Amino acid sequence: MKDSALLELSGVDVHYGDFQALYGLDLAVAEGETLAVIGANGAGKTTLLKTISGLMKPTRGAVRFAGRDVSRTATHKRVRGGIALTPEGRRIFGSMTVEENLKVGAFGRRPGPWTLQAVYDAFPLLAEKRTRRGGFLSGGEQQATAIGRALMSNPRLLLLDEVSLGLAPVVIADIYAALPAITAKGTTVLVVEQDLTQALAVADRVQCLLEGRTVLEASAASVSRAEVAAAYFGTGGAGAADDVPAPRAAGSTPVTIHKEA
Ligand SMILES: Nc1ncnc2c1ncn2[C@@H]1O[C@H](COP(=O)(O)OP(=O)(O)OP(=O)(O)O)[C@@H](O)[C@H]1O
Repeated sequence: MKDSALLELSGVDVHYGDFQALYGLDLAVAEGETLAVIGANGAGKTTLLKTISGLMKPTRGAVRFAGRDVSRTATHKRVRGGIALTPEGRRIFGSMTVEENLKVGAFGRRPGPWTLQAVYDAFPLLAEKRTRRGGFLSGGEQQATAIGRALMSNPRLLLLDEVSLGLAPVVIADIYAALPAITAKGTTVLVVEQDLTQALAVADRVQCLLEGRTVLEASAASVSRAEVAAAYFGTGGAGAADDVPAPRAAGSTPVTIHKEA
Protein backbone atom coordinates (compact mmCIF):
# COMPACT_ATOMS: atom_id res chain seq x y z
CA MET A 1 0.00 0.00 0.00
CA LYS A 2 2.85 2.36 0.85
CA ASP A 3 4.14 2.45 -2.75
CA SER A 4 0.81 3.71 -4.08
CA ALA A 5 -0.01 6.03 -1.16
CA LEU A 6 -1.39 9.43 -2.16
CA LEU A 7 -0.32 10.79 1.23
CA GLU A 8 2.50 9.42 3.32
CA LEU A 9 4.01 10.68 6.56
CA SER A 10 7.14 9.01 7.82
CA GLY A 11 8.74 9.54 11.20
CA VAL A 12 7.10 12.95 11.68
CA ASP A 13 7.85 14.95 14.81
CA VAL A 14 6.04 18.28 15.34
CA HIS A 15 6.76 20.80 18.07
CA TYR A 16 5.07 23.93 19.41
CA GLY A 17 8.21 25.59 20.81
CA ASP A 18 9.55 23.17 23.40
CA PHE A 19 6.36 21.12 23.47
CA GLN A 20 6.34 18.03 21.27
CA ALA A 21 2.86 17.26 19.87
CA LEU A 22 3.67 14.42 17.42
CA TYR A 23 6.28 11.70 17.91
CA GLY A 24 7.71 9.80 14.90
CA LEU A 25 4.31 9.54 13.26
CA ASP A 26 3.88 7.19 10.28
CA LEU A 27 0.67 7.41 8.28
CA ALA A 28 -0.39 6.48 4.74
CA VAL A 29 -3.59 7.01 2.77
CA ALA A 30 -4.06 5.32 -0.58
CA GLU A 31 -5.82 7.09 -3.45
CA GLY A 32 -9.60 6.67 -3.08
CA GLU A 33 -9.38 5.46 0.50
CA THR A 34 -11.08 7.00 3.56
CA LEU A 35 -8.92 7.05 6.69
CA ALA A 36 -10.32 8.12 10.06
CA VAL A 37 -7.81 9.43 12.58
CA ILE A 38 -9.28 9.27 16.02
CA GLY A 39 -8.16 10.21 19.49
CA ALA A 40 -9.17 12.11 22.58
CA ASN A 41 -8.63 15.82 23.21
CA GLY A 42 -4.99 16.73 22.82
CA ALA A 43 -4.02 13.49 21.02
CA GLY A 44 -2.54 15.53 18.17
CA LYS A 45 -5.23 15.19 15.51
CA THR A 46 -5.48 18.87 14.60
CA THR A 47 -1.70 19.15 14.67
CA LEU A 48 -1.55 16.26 12.20
CA LEU A 49 -3.96 18.03 9.81
CA LYS A 50 -2.02 21.28 10.12
CA THR A 51 1.16 19.37 9.25
CA ILE A 52 -0.44 17.80 6.18
CA SER A 53 -1.90 21.13 4.99
CA GLY A 54 1.33 23.04 5.64
CA LEU A 55 0.30 25.24 8.57
CA MET A 56 2.88 23.42 10.72
CA LYS A 57 6.24 22.11 9.54
CA PRO A 58 7.70 18.86 10.88
CA THR A 59 10.84 19.18 12.99
CA ARG A 60 11.82 15.68 11.80
CA GLY A 61 10.51 13.24 9.21
CA ALA A 62 8.75 13.82 5.90
CA VAL A 63 5.32 14.47 4.40
CA ARG A 64 4.94 13.10 0.88
CA PHE A 65 1.95 13.86 -1.34
CA ALA A 66 1.44 12.33 -4.79
CA GLY A 67 5.01 11.09 -4.74
CA ARG A 68 6.62 14.43 -3.84
CA ASP A 69 8.18 15.57 -0.59
CA VAL A 70 6.00 18.55 0.46
CA SER A 71 7.40 18.88 4.00
CA ARG A 72 8.60 22.43 3.29
CA THR A 73 5.94 23.40 0.72
CA ALA A 74 3.74 26.43 1.54
CA THR A 75 0.05 25.85 2.29
CA HIS A 76 -1.27 27.64 -0.81
CA LYS A 77 0.94 25.50 -3.02
CA ARG A 78 -0.36 22.35 -1.33
CA VAL A 79 -3.93 23.55 -2.01
CA ARG A 80 -3.01 23.97 -5.67
CA GLY A 81 -1.53 20.49 -5.58
CA GLY A 82 -4.85 19.10 -4.37
CA ILE A 83 -4.92 19.17 -0.56
CA ALA A 84 -8.00 20.91 0.95
CA LEU A 85 -8.69 21.35 4.65
CA THR A 86 -12.06 21.89 6.30
CA PRO A 87 -10.93 23.25 9.64
CA GLU A 88 -12.49 22.59 13.02
CA GLY A 89 -15.06 25.31 13.78
CA ARG A 90 -16.20 25.63 10.13
CA ARG A 91 -15.16 29.27 9.59
CA ILE A 92 -17.46 30.23 6.74
CA PHE A 93 -18.21 33.85 5.86
CA GLY A 94 -21.30 34.96 7.81
CA SER A 95 -22.18 37.88 5.57
CA MET A 96 -21.99 35.85 2.35
CA THR A 97 -24.63 33.46 1.04
CA VAL A 98 -24.09 29.71 0.84
CA GLU A 99 -23.46 29.99 -2.88
CA GLU A 100 -20.99 32.87 -2.46
CA ASN A 101 -19.15 30.86 0.20
CA LEU A 102 -18.94 27.90 -2.17
CA LYS A 103 -17.63 30.10 -4.98
CA VAL A 104 -14.81 31.34 -2.74
CA GLY A 105 -13.59 27.75 -2.68
CA ALA A 106 -13.46 27.69 -6.47
CA PHE A 107 -10.84 30.45 -6.64
CA GLY A 108 -7.79 29.02 -8.43
CA ARG A 109 -9.47 25.63 -8.54
CA ARG A 110 -7.97 22.56 -10.11
CA PRO A 111 -9.85 20.92 -12.96
CA GLY A 112 -12.13 18.15 -11.77
CA PRO A 113 -15.64 16.91 -11.07
CA TRP A 114 -16.66 19.34 -8.30
CA THR A 115 -19.03 22.10 -9.40
CA LEU A 116 -21.79 23.99 -7.56
CA GLN A 117 -24.30 21.43 -8.82
CA ALA A 118 -22.14 18.49 -7.69
CA VAL A 119 -21.91 20.02 -4.20
CA TYR A 120 -25.70 20.54 -4.09
CA ASP A 121 -26.20 16.94 -5.22
CA ALA A 122 -23.95 15.71 -2.40
CA PHE A 123 -25.60 18.04 0.16
CA PRO A 124 -29.27 18.52 -0.83
CA LEU A 125 -29.79 20.58 2.34
CA LEU A 126 -27.52 23.26 0.86
CA ALA A 127 -29.42 23.49 -2.42
CA GLU A 128 -32.48 24.71 -0.50
CA LYS A 129 -30.42 27.31 1.37
CA ARG A 130 -28.24 28.59 -1.48
CA THR A 131 -29.29 32.24 -0.99
CA ARG A 132 -29.16 32.22 2.81
CA ARG A 133 -26.34 34.10 4.51
CA GLY A 134 -23.77 32.07 6.43
CA GLY A 135 -24.61 33.80 9.70
CA PHE A 136 -28.17 32.53 9.53
CA LEU A 137 -27.32 28.87 8.95
CA SER A 138 -27.57 26.07 11.50
CA GLY A 139 -24.37 24.39 12.67
CA GLY A 140 -24.94 21.47 10.31
CA GLU A 141 -25.59 23.74 7.35
CA GLN A 142 -22.42 25.67 8.14
CA GLN A 143 -20.47 22.43 8.30
CA ALA A 144 -21.88 21.27 4.97
CA THR A 145 -21.03 24.67 3.43
CA ALA A 146 -17.47 24.44 4.74
CA ILE A 147 -17.02 20.95 3.26
CA GLY A 148 -18.64 22.05 0.00
CA ARG A 149 -16.31 25.03 -0.19
CA ALA A 150 -13.30 22.72 0.21
CA LEU A 151 -14.65 20.42 -2.51
CA MET A 152 -15.01 23.36 -4.92
CA SER A 153 -11.19 23.45 -5.18
CA ASN A 154 -11.38 19.91 -6.62
CA PRO A 155 -9.02 18.37 -4.08
CA ARG A 156 -7.39 14.99 -4.51
CA LEU A 157 -7.26 14.79 -0.72
CA LEU A 158 -9.98 16.25 1.51
CA LEU A 159 -9.03 16.76 5.17
CA LEU A 160 -12.00 17.02 7.55
CA ASP A 161 -11.41 18.18 11.11
CA GLU A 162 -13.99 17.17 13.74
CA VAL A 163 -17.07 17.23 11.52
CA SER A 164 -19.27 16.18 14.42
CA LEU A 165 -18.10 18.80 16.90
CA GLY A 166 -21.08 20.52 18.54
CA LEU A 167 -23.66 18.97 16.21
CA ALA A 168 -26.69 16.84 17.11
CA PRO A 169 -26.44 13.14 16.14
CA VAL A 170 -29.11 13.44 13.44
CA VAL A 171 -27.24 16.36 11.87
CA ILE A 172 -23.92 14.48 12.04
CA ALA A 173 -25.57 11.57 10.22
CA ASP A 174 -26.80 13.98 7.52
CA ILE A 175 -23.30 15.33 6.96
CA TYR A 176 -21.67 11.92 6.88
CA ALA A 177 -24.34 10.70 4.45
CA ALA A 178 -22.54 12.81 1.82
CA LEU A 179 -19.24 10.92 2.18
CA PRO A 180 -20.08 8.11 -0.29
CA ALA A 181 -20.92 10.74 -2.92
CA ILE A 182 -17.59 12.43 -2.21
CA THR A 183 -15.49 9.27 -2.44
CA ALA A 184 -17.44 8.12 -5.52
CA LYS A 185 -15.92 11.08 -7.38
CA GLY A 186 -12.48 9.71 -6.56
CA THR A 187 -11.72 12.15 -3.73
CA THR A 188 -9.52 10.65 -1.02
CA VAL A 189 -10.65 11.56 2.51
CA LEU A 190 -8.81 11.85 5.80
CA VAL A 191 -11.28 12.55 8.58
CA VAL A 192 -10.35 13.43 12.14
CA GLU A 193 -12.98 12.41 14.65
CA GLN A 194 -13.65 12.02 18.34
CA ASP A 195 -16.89 10.18 17.55
CA LEU A 196 -15.87 6.50 17.32
CA THR A 197 -19.19 5.32 15.92
CA GLN A 198 -19.03 7.73 13.00
CA ALA A 199 -15.36 7.05 12.40
CA LEU A 200 -15.89 3.30 12.19
CA ALA A 201 -19.00 3.70 10.05
CA VAL A 202 -17.46 5.90 7.34
CA ALA A 203 -13.82 4.85 7.15
CA ASP A 204 -12.01 2.06 5.35
CA ARG A 205 -9.28 2.22 8.00
CA VAL A 206 -8.83 3.82 11.40
CA GLN A 207 -5.67 5.09 13.03
CA CYS A 208 -5.85 6.00 16.70
CA LEU A 209 -3.53 8.58 18.29
CA LEU A 210 -2.74 8.91 21.94
CA GLU A 211 -0.53 11.75 23.15
CA GLY A 212 1.05 12.23 19.73
CA ARG A 213 1.73 8.56 18.95
CA THR A 214 -0.11 5.92 16.96
CA VAL A 215 -1.55 3.30 19.31
CA LEU A 216 -3.74 1.38 16.87
CA GLU A 217 -4.16 0.95 13.12
CA ALA A 218 -6.83 -1.32 11.66
CA SER A 219 -9.31 -1.80 8.90
CA ALA A 220 -12.66 -0.46 10.10
CA ALA A 221 -14.35 -3.73 9.20
CA SER A 222 -12.01 -5.88 11.25
CA VAL A 223 -11.68 -3.91 14.47
CA SER A 224 -14.18 -3.95 17.33
CA ARG A 225 -15.45 -0.85 19.00
CA ALA A 226 -14.00 -2.19 22.25
CA GLU A 227 -10.50 -2.42 20.74
CA VAL A 228 -10.71 1.11 19.40
CA ALA A 229 -12.08 2.46 22.67
CA ALA A 230 -9.26 0.80 24.62
CA ALA A 231 -6.66 2.42 22.36
CA TYR A 232 -8.50 5.75 22.41
CA PHE A 233 -8.53 5.93 26.20
CA GLY A 234 -5.12 4.33 26.58
CA THR A 235 -6.53 1.61 28.78
CA GLY A 236 -4.20 -1.16 27.65
CA GLY A 237 -4.92 -2.56 24.23
CA ALA A 238 -7.44 -5.00 22.79
CA GLY A 239 -10.09 -6.37 25.11
CA ALA A 240 -9.49 -3.86 27.89
CA ALA A 241 -12.79 -2.04 27.36
CA ASP A 242 -15.22 -4.94 27.72
CA ASP A 243 -18.00 -2.61 28.78
CA VAL A 244 -18.10 -0.90 25.38
CA PRO A 245 -20.80 -2.61 23.31
CA ALA A 246 -21.44 -3.14 19.60
CA PRO A 247 -18.48 -5.06 18.21
CA ARG A 248 -18.43 -5.09 14.41
CA ALA A 249 -18.29 -8.09 12.14
CA ALA A 250 -14.84 -9.64 11.89
CA GLY A 251 -12.94 -9.01 8.63
CA SER A 252 -9.71 -10.34 7.22
CA THR A 253 -7.34 -7.41 7.86
CA PRO A 254 -5.37 -7.72 11.08
CA VAL A 255 -5.42 -5.10 13.81
CA THR A 256 -2.07 -3.58 14.75
CA ILE A 257 -1.83 -2.45 18.33
CA HIS A 258 1.22 -0.23 18.83
CA LYS A 259 2.80 -0.47 22.25
CA GLU A 260 4.33 2.73 23.56
CA ALA A 261 8.11 2.80 23.60
N1 LIG B 1 -0.54 26.56 19.51
C1 LIG B 1 -0.16 25.64 20.41
N2 LIG B 1 0.82 25.90 21.30
C2 LIG B 1 1.23 25.00 22.20
N3 LIG B 1 0.70 23.75 22.32
C3 LIG B 1 -0.29 23.43 21.48
C4 LIG B 1 -0.77 24.36 20.48
N4 LIG B 1 -1.77 23.77 19.79
C5 LIG B 1 -1.90 22.52 20.32
N5 LIG B 1 -1.03 22.33 21.33
C6 LIG B 1 -0.85 21.13 22.13
O1 LIG B 1 -0.52 20.05 21.25
C7 LIG B 1 -1.19 18.86 21.67
C8 LIG B 1 -2.01 18.34 20.51
O2 LIG B 1 -3.05 19.29 20.23
P1 LIG B 1 -4.07 19.06 19.05
O3 LIG B 1 -4.93 20.29 18.98
O4 LIG B 1 -3.36 18.64 17.84
O5 LIG B 1 -4.92 17.85 19.62
P2 LIG B 1 -6.30 17.27 19.11
O6 LIG B 1 -6.15 15.79 19.12
O7 LIG B 1 -6.67 17.91 17.84
O8 LIG B 1 -7.29 17.71 20.26
P3 LIG B 1 -8.69 18.47 20.17
O9 LIG B 1 -9.65 17.39 19.90
O10 LIG B 1 -8.82 19.08 21.54
O11 LIG B 1 -8.58 19.50 19.07
C9 LIG B 1 -2.03 19.22 22.89
O12 LIG B 1 -1.32 18.85 24.05
C10 LIG B 1 -2.15 20.73 22.80
O13 LIG B 1 -2.26 21.30 24.09
